[in-house]
Amino acid sequence: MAETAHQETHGFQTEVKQLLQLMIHSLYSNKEIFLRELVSNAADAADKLRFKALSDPSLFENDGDLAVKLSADKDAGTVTISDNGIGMNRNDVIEHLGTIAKSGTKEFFNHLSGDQAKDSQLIGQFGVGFYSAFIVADNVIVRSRAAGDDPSKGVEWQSAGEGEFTVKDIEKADRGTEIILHLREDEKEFADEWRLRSIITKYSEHISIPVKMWKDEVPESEGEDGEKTPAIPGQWESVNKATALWTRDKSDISEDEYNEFYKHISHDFADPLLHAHNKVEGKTEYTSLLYIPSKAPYDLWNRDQNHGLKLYVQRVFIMDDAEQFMPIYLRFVKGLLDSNDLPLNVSREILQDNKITQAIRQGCTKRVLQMLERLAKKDAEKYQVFWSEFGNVLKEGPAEDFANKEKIAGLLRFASTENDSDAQTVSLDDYISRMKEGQEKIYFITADSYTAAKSSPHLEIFRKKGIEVLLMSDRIDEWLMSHLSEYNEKSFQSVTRGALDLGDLEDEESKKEHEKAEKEVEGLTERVKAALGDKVVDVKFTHRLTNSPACIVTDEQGMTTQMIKLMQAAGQPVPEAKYHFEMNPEHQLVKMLANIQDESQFKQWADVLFDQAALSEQGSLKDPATFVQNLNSLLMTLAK
Ligand SMILES: Nc1ncnc2c1ncn2[C@@H]1O[C@H](COP(=O)(O)OP(=O)(O)OP(=O)(O)O)[C@@H](O)[C@H]1O
Repeated sequence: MAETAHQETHGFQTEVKQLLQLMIHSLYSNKEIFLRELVSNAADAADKLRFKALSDPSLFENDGDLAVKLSADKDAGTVTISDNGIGMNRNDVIEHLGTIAKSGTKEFFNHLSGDQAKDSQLIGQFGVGFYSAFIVADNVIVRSRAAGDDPSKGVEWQSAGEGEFTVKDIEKADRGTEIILHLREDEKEFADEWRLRSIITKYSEHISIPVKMWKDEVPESEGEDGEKTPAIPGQWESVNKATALWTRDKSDISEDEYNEFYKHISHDFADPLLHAHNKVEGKTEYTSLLYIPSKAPYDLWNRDQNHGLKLYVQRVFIMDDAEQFMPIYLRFVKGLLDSNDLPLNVSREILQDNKITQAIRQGCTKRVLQMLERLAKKDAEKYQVFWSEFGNVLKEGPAEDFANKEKIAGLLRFASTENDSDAQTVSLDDYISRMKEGQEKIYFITADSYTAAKSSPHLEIFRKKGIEVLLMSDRIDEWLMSHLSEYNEKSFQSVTRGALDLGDLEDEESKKEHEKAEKEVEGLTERVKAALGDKVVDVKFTHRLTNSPACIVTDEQGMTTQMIKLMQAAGQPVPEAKYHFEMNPEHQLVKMLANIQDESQFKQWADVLFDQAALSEQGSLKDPATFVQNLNSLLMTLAK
């Protein structure tokens, strides 16, 4: 019999099994989302059919009225969702409903903590899609037939969600997919028409095809005056407006609708942080609806992850993840684009180097930066939420997007010596507004950690003079600062690099004091240079220190210590760093050093001071044993 032909049992991919387990246990407070996910898939299937039918209209099989139908059978305890979209053949079903196609799935599961509350948050960002059916059902049957296939090529997929599924060939007259959920004993409430209607209204308002529910016949009735109202036959009735949300007027769209639409396209469970909906007219005409999520996805760090906008051309869905419309540093932006100018048969290759693409990309990039600028001005607290989730990605911007460098720089936030906290809250505008009279540069330091940055000896003179320094300790910061040379006509200056030139901030009186201190230990720099030999490029006095005896500084043109460390960690060849050794002539240890006559002891002291300075700059030493030996030997001499 054709009905049962070719039945096979397959195992779920390991990750699907994990997902099912986790989902059933962690989404109990959010069960109704299964409807959103299944209706969302049905709407996508309609979009895909429309797109394919552009080149082959026969796929409509004389039925171009695309819709989703929803029904329930209380007695049987079932809910059925059916669509007349693109449908699936046997191979599609095995491939799509037994595996998870997302990249990074394995890593995602490795990251789960086992703490259900936390994991359910994560799963929200991951998206559960079709598998959410098992939140409420203990038996799911999918009957599908691909558009354009013969009715005998139908397929039935069935699973109890416990590790395996079966597929068999069936006869299916109508194109599309029908999903029958056999509800779990304690989830039978969903088989109630009214319950379903109230949920589906919430989840389908933004869906661009009709979502229909069956309305029973209204029998003929007779008014008091004996006038008869004819019976209204039972019919499928649409529960949503079924117009593409982005084509509607902004003022007609509620916040809830925008949020639901976001969940539909992003598969995120949480509301977005903000959105911007714009119709652009003029040379290039398009509508964009852009969202910034409230949480970073689990794979944000992967620069190759799928990202980009959903692309529509004249309201026809063309493709997901059209990455050409968003720069990589804005890969967290979700949304869609509906162009009037691109051809319907546009492909990724055509998009690649296309003038219209470039114009839209520029427009969308500007829009996102503007959205963030406004948020930062209007709601600093909410902006901080954005910054802590996506700030490090935005920091890739200045290197990638030269034209918008200044705008992006204005959106950056840093920790600073102004606050006693590692929170990145200080903008460059804040910094500039606090600059001292005569201060020309924006000073910053990069280090391994906030604590290392904060306690660096290089900051001593800045603290003394009350000059603010930005404290940077994210891995990306070094990269960022190598692409950012100025902001608002003020240049950036690393406090660990090159000669310290405080310009007009240096006053006459302290200059005189410095000269006096240097005179007292005259000749010391030459002696130390002779003792340290090749270890240093040169030795000089500095007044950037107050509490420390000495520090090491890289060349103005050379790499910073932090950059050298990053390159070494990445396994890249790095030329040996050459340091300038700078001593504080006002420090007791330096004064003492100048008085040591014994040359071998002098060398030991010089080595210890140099190694100490290298230690606080680099966090480790090439030859720690010699340092410890030298130090102990000096301590013993002092103890005698
Ligand atoms: N109603 C449907 N009609 C046709 N194909 C479907 C239908 N539902 C699911 N599919 C197919 O199954 C695949 C897997 O669906 P699922 O909802 O699990 O993931 P997804 O939609 O690809 O991902 P996500 O839900 O995270 O976007 C879909 O990509 C689609 O190819």
